[in-house]
Amino acid sequence: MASEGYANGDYGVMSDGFSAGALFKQGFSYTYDDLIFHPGYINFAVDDVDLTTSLTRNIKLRTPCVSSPMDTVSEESMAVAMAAVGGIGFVHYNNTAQEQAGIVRRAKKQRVGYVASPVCVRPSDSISIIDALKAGRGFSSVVVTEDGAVGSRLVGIVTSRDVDFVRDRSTEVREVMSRDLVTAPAGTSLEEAAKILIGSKKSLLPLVTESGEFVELLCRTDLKAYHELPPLGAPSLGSDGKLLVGAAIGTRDSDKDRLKLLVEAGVNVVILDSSQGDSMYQRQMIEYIKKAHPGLDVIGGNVVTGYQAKNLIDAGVDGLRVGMGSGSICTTQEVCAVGRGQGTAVYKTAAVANALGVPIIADGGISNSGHVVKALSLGASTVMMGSFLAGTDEAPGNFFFQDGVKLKSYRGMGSLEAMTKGSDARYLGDKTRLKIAQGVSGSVAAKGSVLRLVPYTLQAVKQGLQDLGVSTVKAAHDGLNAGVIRLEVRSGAAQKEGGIHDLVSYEKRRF
Ligand SMILES: NC(=O)C1=CN([C@@H]2O[C@H](COP(=O)(O)OP(=O)(O)OC[C@H]3O[C@@H](n4cnc5c(N)ncnc54)[C@H](O)[C@@H]3O)[C@@H](O)[C@H]2O)C=CC1
Ligand SMILES: O=c1[nH]c(=O)c2[nH+]cn([C@@H]3O[C@H](COP(=O)(O)O)[C@@H](O)[C@H]3O)c2[nH]1
Ligand SMILES: [K+]
Repeated sequence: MASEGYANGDYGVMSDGFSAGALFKQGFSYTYDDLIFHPGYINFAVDDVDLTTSLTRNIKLRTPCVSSPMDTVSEESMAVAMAAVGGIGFVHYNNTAQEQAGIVRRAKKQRVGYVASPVCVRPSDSISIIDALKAGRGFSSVVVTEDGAVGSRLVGIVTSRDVDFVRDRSTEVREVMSRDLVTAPAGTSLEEAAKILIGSKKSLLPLVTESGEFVELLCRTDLKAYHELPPLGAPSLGSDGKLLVGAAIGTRDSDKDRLKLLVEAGVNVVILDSSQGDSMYQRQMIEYIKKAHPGLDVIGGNVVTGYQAKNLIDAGVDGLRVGMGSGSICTTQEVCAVGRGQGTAVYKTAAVANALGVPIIADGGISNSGHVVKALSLGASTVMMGSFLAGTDEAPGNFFFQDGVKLKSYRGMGSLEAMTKGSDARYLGDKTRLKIAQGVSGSVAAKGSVLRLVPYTLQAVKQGLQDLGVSTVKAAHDGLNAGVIRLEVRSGAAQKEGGIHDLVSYEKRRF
C-alpha cells in the first residue's frame, strides 16, 4: 500500500510527521509535552555534540542554560555556579539597586572553586557565634580577622575542634582560635592552592595579601566535593576576563539609576524583566540604554509572538526572552487570559528572531532534559530555568523539612509575597497600589549542587540531539527550518504511554 510519500520515492522520510511550519499552522497552542520529535540519522558520537550557543547578538555561551532573575533562584552563588558550568545567571532586582549591584560585583570577583563570601568573625566575638553558624549555615570553620570582615588583617581560624569542649559559650574567639596558620599569597591559582591545602592537612586555606589582609578562602570540603563532580570545563568569562554575570531591571525611571550602578559593578548583560515586553515602556528603556550604555547587550521580553519579537528587535534588543504563563509558578494565563503554549511561543518567535540574527531564550516550563532538547530544537538558543534550579545548594534561602522531605522555598516574582517585598524598593513604599498576584509562592525539593545538576542534564540533552541526528544547536535550527526535523502532536494516551506506566511502585533516579 503506497502512501503519497512512498509514491514519490521518499519512503516516508518527508511525508511522515510534520515540518514545524506545517504543524504550527493548525491553530493550537502547544506545550513541550504536546510535541514529540522523530529520531533522525546518527552519524556522530554523543561526545561530538557541541552545545555552544548565543545568549545575545554578542555573547556566546558554552552551555545553553541560564538562571531566571527571581529572588528564590539567582543571587551571588547561583550567578557564580551558572558561569562555572558555562552558562550565565541573571541576578534578580527584588532588592535595592545597591544590594543588586553588590551581588553582581561580588559574583564577578569570585574565582571558581573558592568560597563565595567567606564568613569572618572578630577576635572579640564569643564562640556562641560558631554555634549559630553551624545551626543556620551548616559549617563551623571560620576565619578570624581584626575587623571581622574580608579585606581586614588575618589573625586566626576557628573550627569546631577549637570550641567542642568549651563549656562557657561566651568565651572570646581569641582565646581558642588557632594562630598557627598555613596561608597562600593572594591570587594563587586554584591548582596551586589546592596542592598547598591538601599538603597542609588543614581544613581551610586563607589567601592573604603581602600586608596580611585576608582576601579569599579555599575549603577542604569544597575541594573534596569538586573532586567528585563531573569536570566543569571552562567558565563563562566576559570580555573583562571576569565571570560573566547578568542582571534584570525594570522599565521605570528609577531603573536608569539602578542600571548605572550595575554597569559600574561590571554587569555584562541586562534583561528588561516584564511579562509583556511589547510596550512603550520597554521601547523607551531600550532606546535609553543604547544611548547611555552603548556597549551593553540588552535582552527584551517577554514575548510570545513573531509580531512582538519584531517590534523589540526593531527597537534594538540583542536577545529576546520568550514565554508568557508557562512558568511553574505562573498564573498569568489564568489571571490575564493572555499567553501561549511554550512550544508554539518558542517556534513562532524564533522563526522571526533567528532570521534577524537575534537569539531566543526559552523561558519557563522547563522541568526535564527533554524540554531543553525541545526548546533548542524549536529555535531557542538558550533555556531559562526557575523551578529547575530552585532548591539547589546555590539558590538563595535555607533548606527546611516538611514530612521528611528536604525543601527550599520557590516563588513567582508576581506572587503577593515577592511583590510585597519588592514594592518597598521598587515603588518606594507605595502601599496604595492595588496588587494583583500573577504567581504563587511554594516550595521545591532539594536538588544538590548546580555544579552536578547542570552537567548531567546537558549530557542528557546531548543524547537527545544525537537521537535527532543533529550535533549542534545551529544544526537543530537549520534542520527544523528545512523541514528535515519532523515532529507531531502526542495524543493524551501517547503522552501517558511516553511516561512511566503500569508499575506498582518505582524509584525515579535521574543520574
Ligand atoms: N513570563 C511570564 O509569564 C510572567 C512573568 N512575570 C514576572 O513577574 C514580574 C513582574 O512582571 P510584570 O508585572 O509584567 O512587571 P512590569 O514591571 O513590566 O509591569 C508591572 C506594571 O507596571 C507597568 N509599567 C512598567 N513600566 C512602566 C513605566 N515606566 N511607567 C508606568 N508603568 C509602567 C506595566 O505596564 C505593568 O502594568 C517579573 O519578574 C516577570 O518576569 C509575571 C507574570 C508573567
Ligand atoms: O506568571 C508568572 N508569575 C510570576 O509570578 C512569575 N515569576 C516568574 N515568572 C516566570 O516564570 C519563569 C520561570 O518558570 P519555571 O519555574 O517554569 O522555570 C521566570 O523566568 C519568569 O518568566 C512568573 N510568571
Ligand atoms: K503556568
